[in-house]
Amino acid sequence: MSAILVVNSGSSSFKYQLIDMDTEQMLATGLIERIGEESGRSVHTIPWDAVPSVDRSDAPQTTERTLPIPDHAAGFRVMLDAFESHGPSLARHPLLAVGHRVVHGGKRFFEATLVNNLVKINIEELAELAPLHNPANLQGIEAAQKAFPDVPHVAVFDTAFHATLEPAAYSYAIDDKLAKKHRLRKYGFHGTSHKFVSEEAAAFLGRPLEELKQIVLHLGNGASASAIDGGRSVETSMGLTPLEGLVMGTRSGDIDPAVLIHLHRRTGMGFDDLDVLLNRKSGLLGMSGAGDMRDVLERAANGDEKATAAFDVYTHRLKGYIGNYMAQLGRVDVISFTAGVGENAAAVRKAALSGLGAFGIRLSDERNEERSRDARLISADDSDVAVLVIPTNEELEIARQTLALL
Ligand SMILES: Nc1ncnc2c1ncn2[C@@H]1O[C@H](COP(=O)(O)OP(=O)(O)O)[C@@H](O)[C@H]1O
Ligand SMILES: CC(=O)OP(=O)(O)O
Ligand SMILES: [Mg+2]
Repeated sequence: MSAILVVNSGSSSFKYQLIDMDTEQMLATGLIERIGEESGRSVHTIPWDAVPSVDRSDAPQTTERTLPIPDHAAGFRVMLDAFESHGPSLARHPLLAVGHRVVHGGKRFFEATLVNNLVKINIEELAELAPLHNPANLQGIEAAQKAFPDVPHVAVFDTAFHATLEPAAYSYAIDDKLAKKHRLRKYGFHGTSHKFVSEEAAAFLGRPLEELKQIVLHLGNGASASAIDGGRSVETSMGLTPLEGLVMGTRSGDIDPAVLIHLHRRTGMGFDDLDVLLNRKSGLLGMSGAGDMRDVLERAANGDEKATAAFDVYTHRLKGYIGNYMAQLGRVDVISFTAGVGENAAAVRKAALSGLGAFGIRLSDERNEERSRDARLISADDSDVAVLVIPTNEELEIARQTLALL
């Protein structure tokens, strides 16, 4: 058997999956979080269907540990310990490669790339444009290279899928020379997810990808929308950095840039303060005090007005992007919701699509409220547009692209 380990590093956490590439069966998945805090946490899960039935009685499905995890290298050791103590044994599943999610590939990387020193320098340079993400991605790569020095490491970029945007979609209406000199343009992110989900949606509908006009709404901690025509990304809501577009957990999304100038002049806030304000203290968190959509929904249900306002801004913005992308595509066949909020928050889906009957979009309340981990249709039978919930699997897509490169 030949397995690929996929690593998705965040600023204070990382997620991993071990995937058997003969069957695409996930053999283990885990999360190492609160890296650098007083106490960190690790969760290691082996799905039942990956355990031979004779071993099931003594194979604990999920194991959790609480311990200080000072940095990503320490986190890596915690992951290796989990494989050693709870399986599956990495000796029995020798690694073909390690696939890494890297958020910003700039204009250098439009496809999966074998990691070498030059690639690492480029990823580091691009950290300027993705300060929450690229440094963590690089730490993950270095820790993994130390642990697995003899296997190839492959970087799969969030920006790659959006390389098909036309100039009219990716250009900012600013001084052309400045834009060229500083490579200022829309790059777009979550591409691995937008690609995976759009392909799953076509498969779910049993229709060729080439003939579908799709809108994909990736609503996680970071959130982005994309318009996909025949499998090619033609518009997306994130920009030069993962700050533009939709309202997110802690990021503002779209805002009049003059707000920054005004705040600077009025309060003396500097650029670092403004960066922190927009990337870490805005969005749902800034508006309501809670950055997690579950908390926002709970507070709103208990009559908290700020939480209700945050929910309204979030879903109003989302609806605006849906309308925008319907116009850009000229028609839409399928709208897919994905990631933590998109897959789980029925209230968000309902609010974002409310009142769109005249455009052929009709949700079935009953289907929308159903709880399931599977891909499913949530539009009504008389809806012209198919509305789907499609669980994303960035790790599997990264593993596929890693394998394809080898
Ligand atoms: N049952 C749920 N209802 C509403 N929101 C949820 C639910 N489960 C998870 N979420 C939201 O999903 C978001 C995280 O999504 P996820 O895709 O895991 O993010 P990321 O991969 O960017 O860390 C959080 O804001 C969380 O509140
Ligand atoms: C690009 C981005 O915003 O990623 P995430 O949603 O993982 O923060
Ligand atoms: Mg995510």
